Amino acid sequence: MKMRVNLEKDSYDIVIEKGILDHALSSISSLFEGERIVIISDDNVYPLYGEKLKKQLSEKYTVGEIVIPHGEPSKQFDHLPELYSKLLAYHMTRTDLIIALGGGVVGDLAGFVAATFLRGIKFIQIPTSLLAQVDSSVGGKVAVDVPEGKNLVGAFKHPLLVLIDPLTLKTLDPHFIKDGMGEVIKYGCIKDEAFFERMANYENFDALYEDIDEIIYRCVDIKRDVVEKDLFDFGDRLCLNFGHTIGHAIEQHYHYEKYSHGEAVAIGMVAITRIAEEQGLTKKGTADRIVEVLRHYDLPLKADVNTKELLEAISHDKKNINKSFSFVLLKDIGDYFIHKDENTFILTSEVV
Ligand SMILES: NC(=O)c1ccc[n+]([C@@H]2O[C@H](COP(=O)([O-])OP(=O)(O)OC[C@H]3O[C@@H](n4cnc5c(N)ncnc54)[C@H](O)[C@@H]3O)[C@@H](O)[C@H]2O)c1
Ligand SMILES: O=C(O)C(=O)C[C@@H](O)[C@H](O)[C@H](O)COP(=O)(O)O
Ligand SMILES: [Zn+2]
Repeated sequence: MKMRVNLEKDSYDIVIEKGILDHALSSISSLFEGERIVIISDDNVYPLYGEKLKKQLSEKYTVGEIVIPHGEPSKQFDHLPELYSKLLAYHMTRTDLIIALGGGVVGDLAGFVAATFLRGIKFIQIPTSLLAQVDSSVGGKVAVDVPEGKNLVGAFKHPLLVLIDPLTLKTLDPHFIKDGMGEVIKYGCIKDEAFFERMANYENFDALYEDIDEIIYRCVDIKRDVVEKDLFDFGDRLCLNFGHTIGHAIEQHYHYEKYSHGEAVAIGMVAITRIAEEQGLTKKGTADRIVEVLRHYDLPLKADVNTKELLEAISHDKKNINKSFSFVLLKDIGDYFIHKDENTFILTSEVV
């Protein structure tokens, strides 16, 4: 399956195909005529897929690698100088290419490096986690974390190409399959009720995996459509942040140790929908419907923290502009709207 993201001079293809990683060279060489490639990956993914990829690409290019420790702490701003130094040690120039091979952490970090190194060099995404395949590899948001919060320093940097090989999900820890389902369910919540309902009906991962190409395609197609209309995130794109206002704050509150991103988003979607329901902004019963689907994937539904404790982190949310906080709420499943709130009035002292 193939889809084009139409962004004028920044347009690119997304290819979803089991086994595509084994023919990455032909896809990449048709787009990239430079000399050097550096693969940025993590210490879980590189041993599984990196060497094979490097061998293929070495037929045509000079290839190096930078392998970072896995996990969110590697996305800290502080780690950037080391990455730039390594690229300089490889003598990377402005016509060379970075490939992000890994989950969303690798994609966001490598993308930010590609956006800033030498004022920007070419970049390809090869996402290997479910979350990265359905969400983070598409749309061009790249970022790093700072002590005040998640993704607070970033850029829009579009890849030349996104190569999605669902076969890589076979080695992904089941925890991260469930985690990725947090974002998959988000797409249903904001844009597609039938898709949302379908997600509640898979018996196990094998059944889900049977349909995985189609599930990835549907998520990415929703994201493509939204991003094409509102690339810079001031309008329709905000919907992709459903569950993230509270989700990001929870991740940070627990120092990125207790909840992974999809889990925190799951908690955030339930919390904000319960609050909105109590205030008559969302159709009654919506939060329970979300809970039912999330429970199906053993995703957490609550964190033992009060919304007031999250306010500092929430105050840095990028959706807040012109003295107004913005929350993505649902009228109903599949139907979102943006609620502007000057005083975070919506955040009663509810336990999230
Ligand atoms: N840019 C965006 O639009 C966007 C969207 C959603 C999430 N994100 C970001 O993505 C990050 C989360 O991404 P993630 O959930 O992929 O986390 P991650 O990158 O930490 O990957 C999860 C774990 O799975 C391992 N892994 C990845 N692929 C594997 C494979 N095929 N086999 C074995 N192990 C594998 C990784 O090493 C890691 O331990 C967060 O930082 C989040 O903010 C960004
Ligand atoms: O692409 C988007 O837009 C999203 O909001 C997708 C989110 O799933 C993702 O977690 C994103 O990184 C959050 O963006 P941020 O602007 O809140 O940092
Ligand atoms: Zn997200």
